[in-house]
Amino acid sequence: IRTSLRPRQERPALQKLLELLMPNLERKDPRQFFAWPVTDSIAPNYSSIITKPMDFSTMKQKIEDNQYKTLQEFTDDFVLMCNNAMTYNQPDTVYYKAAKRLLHTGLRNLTAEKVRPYVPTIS
Ligand SMILES: COc1ccc(Br)cc1-c1nc(N)nc2[nH]cnc12
Repeated sequence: IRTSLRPRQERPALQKLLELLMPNLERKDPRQFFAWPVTDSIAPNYSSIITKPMDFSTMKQKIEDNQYKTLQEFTDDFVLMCNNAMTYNQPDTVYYKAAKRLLHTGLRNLTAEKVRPYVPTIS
């Protein structure tokens, strides 16, 4: 039918968008350093140094629980996760380097034109 008559394409809810974005971000962490919470046995004193831990499994749970109301909140957790690794680990470690790379490549995805519409414009 004429496109002008077709009802406006239903925008997927933010939740569906985030579920679509997650695999793209997780693929950037092939060694799965960010798949699960960091434990003190893996990283000594981690829980006393990092006050707000974050990882992909927690982010996925928050998506399922519909806890993200904006793309910015989701992006903030992603940035927090990467910054935690760059806070606890020294710059010459694989973890620091993986986090730095994940942060930059991941942010490019999150700010790409195709997801911008979900960032409410300042009214
Ligand atoms: C879940 O974390 C890990 C899992 C397996 C292995 Br090997 C290392 C980590 C890990 N280790 C350190 N020091 N800092 C991190 N920041 C994010 N991951 C890590």
